[in-house]
Amino acid sequence: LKFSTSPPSLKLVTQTASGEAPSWLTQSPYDPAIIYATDEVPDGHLNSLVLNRRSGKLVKVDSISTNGIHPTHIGAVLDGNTLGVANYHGSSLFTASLKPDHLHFIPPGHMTFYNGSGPAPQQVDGSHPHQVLKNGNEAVVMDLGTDKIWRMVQNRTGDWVVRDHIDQKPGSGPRHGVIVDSTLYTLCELSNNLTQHTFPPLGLGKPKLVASQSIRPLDTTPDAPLAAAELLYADGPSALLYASNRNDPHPQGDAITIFETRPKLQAVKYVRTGLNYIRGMNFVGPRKEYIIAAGMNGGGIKVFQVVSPARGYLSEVAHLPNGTIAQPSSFVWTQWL
Ligand SMILES: O=C1O[C@H](COP(=O)(O)O)[C@@H](O)[C@H](O)[C@H]1O
Repeated sequence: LKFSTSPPSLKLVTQTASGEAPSWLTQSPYDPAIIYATDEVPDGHLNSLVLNRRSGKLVKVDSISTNGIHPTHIGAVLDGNTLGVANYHGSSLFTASLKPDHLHFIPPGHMTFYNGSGPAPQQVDGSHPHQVLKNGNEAVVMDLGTDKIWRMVQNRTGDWVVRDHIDQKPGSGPRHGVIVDSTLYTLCELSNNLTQHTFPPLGLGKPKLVASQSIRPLDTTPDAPLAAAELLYADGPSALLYASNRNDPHPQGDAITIFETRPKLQAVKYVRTGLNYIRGMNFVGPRKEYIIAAGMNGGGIKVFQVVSPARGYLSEVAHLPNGTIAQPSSFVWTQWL
């Protein structure tokens, strides 16, 4: 897609095949034109692609099995040239290092398996890692199935081992998080809560729960089966968190709940998007001036400009109609030359 700012517009440029059912995209920290994609299917794979900035064409380069079922997320860990993949139905973390070109995987990679389960129907069959975050040399894994956040380090033989963990409320389903200095914010899919923990370096004390807030819009029917999805953080004079939701029966579609983080975590706005079943949501622009989000089940793809609280925090500026792209599920942005 090409997003232009003046006047704001969103256009389909080209489509490229990337394995099967690609559901999460991550950019190389070395080169934003290098993109990694999961195949969220029973025979999970991790793919690398490279963007030609002049033509806008994407070319698939390499692929490696994640040895797991339905990989949902990729996080660049360690020096950024190792990728951690959450095998949601494989109860495992898969890690693979890349060759110096950041495009070719070094097979076969490493596996770590998690035990346990949770009380919710989606959790009783076991661990469901959903996201892998980098925290220095540590990999932080959100496990929606066991209600745990695993803190992992690599040992001398290259295997990833659990050093510590955080317990979330049983049945809450921690899904995605962001780490800001020594604070961890976690979005729990099943309870629709956003939690805040202190997050000291490993070995320097246990994380402590500071706050837990619902992201559920006040005008959503109380029994609606909402499922929290994505969490974004933008620093600035008022540091904000954007938490997206899915399955909202409200006539104006799913909402993005906006939180101020200072002086304390507090929901300040529910922005109705007109999108149905938001999974993918990300910042656009070098200073996070825009947010792109899509409804997998309707509403198309929209770009919202970040505006002042007085103007409602987010203002829709561009729209790609529903059906232009089938089931849009993840976004990354890079500058067009
Ligand atoms: O079956 C399920 O899978 C998803 C993972 O789906 P995704 O949209 O995040 O790719 C999970 O989050 C959901 O709770 C579960 O029922």
